[in-house]
Parts: sequence; C-alpha cells; structure tokens
Amino acid sequence: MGDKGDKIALDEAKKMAAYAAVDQWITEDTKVVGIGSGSTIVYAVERLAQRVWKEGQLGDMICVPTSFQSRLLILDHNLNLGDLDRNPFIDVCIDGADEVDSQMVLIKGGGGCLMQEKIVASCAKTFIIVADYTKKSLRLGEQWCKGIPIEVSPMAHVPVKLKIEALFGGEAELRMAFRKAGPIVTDNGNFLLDWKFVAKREYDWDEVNRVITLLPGVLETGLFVNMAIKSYFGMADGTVKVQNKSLPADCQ
Ligand SMILES: O=C(CO)[C@H](O)[C@H](O)COP(=O)(O)O
Repeated sequence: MGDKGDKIALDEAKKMAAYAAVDQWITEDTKVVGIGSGSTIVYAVERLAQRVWKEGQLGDMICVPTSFQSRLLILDHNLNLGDLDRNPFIDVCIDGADEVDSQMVLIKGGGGCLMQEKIVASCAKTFIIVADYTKKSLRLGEQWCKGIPIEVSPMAHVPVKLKIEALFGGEAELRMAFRKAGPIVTDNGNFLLDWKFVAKREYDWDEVNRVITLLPGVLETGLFVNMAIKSYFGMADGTVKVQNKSLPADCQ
C-alpha cells in the first residue's frame, strides 16, 4: 500500500511497472532495445540509465527510439542511440499503452507516436508493455474513452473519417492541437483521427485493424493486435501485476 494505505500516486505505479520490466527483461545479453514513448517510458529509460551509469552494466546496449520524445530521452541519459537502418533486429522493445484488454490487444497513440512505435515493436523479438493500473481492461473502451488513434495523410483525413464511420460506426475526430492553431501534426508530418468506436459493439480487432490499415491515406492504426507478449501494470496497492498473452490452443 501507499504511505497512507490509500491508492499510490499514478506516477509511482508507472515507475514500479517500468523498473520491474527493465529489471526482468534487460540483461547483459540484450544488445538492442526499442524505447517507446509517453510518460511511463520515462521511468524505463531512467532505470536503464541507472544500470548503465551507476551499476556499470549494459555498456554496449543500443537504444532505438520510437518518437522525437524518446530520442531526446535516450540522448539526455547518454545512452547509445541507434536506428532501424543500423539496428533492424531488436531484442526487446518496451513501451507504454493507453489501454490493454484481456487478450492483450492494445490501444496506443494517445501521445501521437503510434506509427514509429508499431514499426519498432514489429522489429522486436519481444514486445513488453509497461503501464499503470488505469490502463488495464477486460475490453477496449472500458477505461480509455478518447478513441483509437489513426495516423492519416493530411489530404485524406475527411474520406478516411467517413469510411471508418460507415464501416464500423462511431465517430472519428481530427485531433486538434493545444497551443497551436489547427490539427496536431505527428513526428512524421501527418494528422491523427481519434476513432470513438461504439463501446457496446463486439469488434474483431484484428479484422478492424486490417480493414482500416488498407484504406488509402491511412498510415497506421493505434490498434496493436498480437504484438505484446507481457504487460507490467503498477497497481494501486503498490504491487506490480504481470499479464501474459494467452497462446492459441494449438500453440500451447
Ligand atoms: O502510445 C503512446 C504514445 O503514442 C504511449 O505509449 C501511450 O500513450 C501511453 O502513455 P503513458 O505512458 O503516458 O500513459
């Protein structure tokens, strides 16, 4: 429990999850690590840097970023910066998530970095999620109400919005910037739609992801299906809960 026996601060929960995942998955044999984006990953990089600079471990480890933010984090902590040109094979990628359902389907991209995050995760042997307890759900939409982010080419945002709404219902909204006039522009120069799907409808997320990805003008979706194998959640009671991806019956 937290000091007062009540819920621990969300930041403490993020930190516990991130430290546990780094300590469990990053070893002297880990040569290349994918570094996700967001507020939880800050603690993962902090822990990696402690191990490199205070504990004298992991000296040769290379970090591949998933956004401008994570590139800066790697540089600020004096870790070795890599890229997919030189490091296309990643041992472990650690990232945050906006929501994780019971089948380990993820919503990502709340921070707008979904495209590079998915590319880097797809190059990793092992993809691990770190999050606080507010991200853990039985079904998508239970906790995260801001919709599924979809990165689109600026010229296609209207037709893509209309097609998604016609195909799957709900509403896809162009994400507007704060302290900048007009829409958010991603690290890749694109726009974002936040698709507020119909929470009560049963969706096959694998199918939805495939169909939306094939719409002309869509660069990537924030639906990560069959990618993560473990999620570390910092819980309100001060513990870390580990969720494993359940394997299909024919793989068990
Ligand atoms: O997908 C992301 C950014 O595009 C983040 O990983 C996600 O938004 C979670 O962020 P946080 O750790 O701040 O809760």
